[in-house]
Amino acid sequence: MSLAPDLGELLARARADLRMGVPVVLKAATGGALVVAAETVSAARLAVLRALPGELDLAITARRAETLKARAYDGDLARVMLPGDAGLDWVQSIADPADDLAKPMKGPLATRRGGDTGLHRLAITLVKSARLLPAALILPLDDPEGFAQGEMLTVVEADPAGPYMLTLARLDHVVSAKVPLRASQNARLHIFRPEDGSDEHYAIEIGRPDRSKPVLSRLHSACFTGDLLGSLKCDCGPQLNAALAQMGAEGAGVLLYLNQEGRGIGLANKMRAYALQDQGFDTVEANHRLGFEDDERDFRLGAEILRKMGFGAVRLLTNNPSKMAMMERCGITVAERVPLKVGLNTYNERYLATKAEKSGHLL
Ligand SMILES: Nc1nc2c(ncn2[C@@H]2O[C@H](COP(=O)(O)OP(=O)(O)OP(=O)(O)O)[C@@H](O)[C@H]2O)c(=O)[nH]1
Ligand SMILES: [Zn+2]
Repeated sequence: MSLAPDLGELLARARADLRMGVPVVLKAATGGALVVAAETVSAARLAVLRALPGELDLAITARRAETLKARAYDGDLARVMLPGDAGLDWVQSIADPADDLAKPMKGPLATRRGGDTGLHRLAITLVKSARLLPAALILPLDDPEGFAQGEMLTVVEADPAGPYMLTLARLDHVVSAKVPLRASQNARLHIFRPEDGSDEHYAIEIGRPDRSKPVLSRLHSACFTGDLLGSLKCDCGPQLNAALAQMGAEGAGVLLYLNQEGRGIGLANKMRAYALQDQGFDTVEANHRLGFEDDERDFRLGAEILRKMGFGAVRLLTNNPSKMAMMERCGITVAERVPLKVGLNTYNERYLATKAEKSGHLL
């Protein structure tokens, strides 16, 4: 046993580096690549990258490429070649759709075809998991380890990192304690901590639900604006309160509060999506223009927490049929769907209609 960080710990380090604008090194079977997030790279570091030998590309998702009218030859991603005079403004304008409408002429963008794209795909997965815009500058390296050592950069082994990032990290139950709530004085808050250094998730247990029967349950995704600020743009706050109230009234239930803000894209990106909605795009279009899928949440998390708490079956408070399907796929029986229709107002009418039309939510 050594004291050195393992793969999961190195990936957590890499996420922290990328959030600060520090490059990380991906090491492949032969060669490797230098990666830095388009959102956080500084002008000074970009200038250093540009001076290094090799072809510097900006990897973006096919979703973002579609908006930019750039050819995506690599399926789910595109490798945009940097024009000779491209500076930080150019990089940011490709990554960030904020000014797409104000300055529509970015192209024509030349994209690369052929060759291996495994490291580009991993780079996008990494910046997404760091809750940054899904765009990364990437430069091939012949001697990744030597380069990383010289610059004191984090090195991640690419081959095992891909599959590792697809598996759900182990969750540890850290602690629980009583927290009397307005909805029920008999409530207990549990804290779950993923082993991979990502965000903690919470479970609020109301009463002492019978583990042998389907439990009244809600998988609530964090919404800072709706849950805490009382934003009228969504229905999250009223849904949270109504779910707890129903569990209080029945005397038993479990509400999972999953830190998957903005359907998994993070609060900063959700605010970018809101800014695009102010320009007239709907909630799904806004996610796509940013380069994300409609829903980037990992529902295996919720299933795993329920299992850890001893629950195998739920009466699920939701209007989202794909949430039920996901639970079933993850081995949790959904004995019943309990509708949760609260909080409709003039500001969220269109949002809820879009979710019904495009994401299959039940009205
Ligand atoms: N990306 C993005 N996320 C949003 C937006 N509005 C709300 N959210 C997030 O969406 C999540 C809630 O998901 P919803 O789609 O409202 O509901 P659901 O969880 O799929 O389904 P229900 O169980 O019926 O509530 C929270 O994480 C919110 O932060 C938006 O316009 N864009
Ligand atoms: Zn919300």
